[in-house]
Amino acid sequence: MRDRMLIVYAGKYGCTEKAASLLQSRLEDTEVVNLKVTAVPALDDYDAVILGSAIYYGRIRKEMARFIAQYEQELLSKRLGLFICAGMTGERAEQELQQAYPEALYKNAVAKEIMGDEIDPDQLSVFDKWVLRMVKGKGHGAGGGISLDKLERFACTMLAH
Ligand SMILES: Cc1cc2nc3c(=O)[nH]c(=O)nc-3n(C[C@H](O)[C@H](O)[C@H](O)COP(=O)(O)O)c2cc1C
Repeated sequence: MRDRMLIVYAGKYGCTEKAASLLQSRLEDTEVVNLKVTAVPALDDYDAVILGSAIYYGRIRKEMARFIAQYEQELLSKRLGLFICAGMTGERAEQELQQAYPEALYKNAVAKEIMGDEIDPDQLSVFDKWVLRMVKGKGHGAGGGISLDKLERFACTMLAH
């Protein structure tokens, strides 16, 4: 029997939600939980857990930070995948990924990925639009999109371990 997986995510404008749902479609028997709206089911029921968060001001969302603070020990006993959705790319994004989650979880994770970013500028508050422009530079408001290659690789790694 295939392992049961849980994807737990936290985002603000929909990119992380989309990445979580695309991942779910590539993994069998996988549930998805949005930390903003749903209570987390008992982790005992899952063999593998994937954590995904958007990065704002260099950090994961506070709902994710709270979740991790509560369940870090349990998470260490799972097959773990970590991803972020972030406007940064290259080395800066790698650094963000490394610093996003506690070191013990990062070291324990079998799959780690920066999935990219995708945001509808029309949805953003004036302030968030301004900050995003600082983060990404003018003209990159909508983001480069979720990388399906990275997403597929992440899903394969989760299934292979
Ligand atoms: C106000 C604001 C702050 C952001 N700060 C960062 C940041 O510090 N680093 C980064 O890589 N991306 C940053 N981003 C980009 C988001 O991480 C990216 O757009 C992501 O896809 C948003 O995911 P969500 O739609 O799930 O909220 C920021 C975006 C906004 C709107």
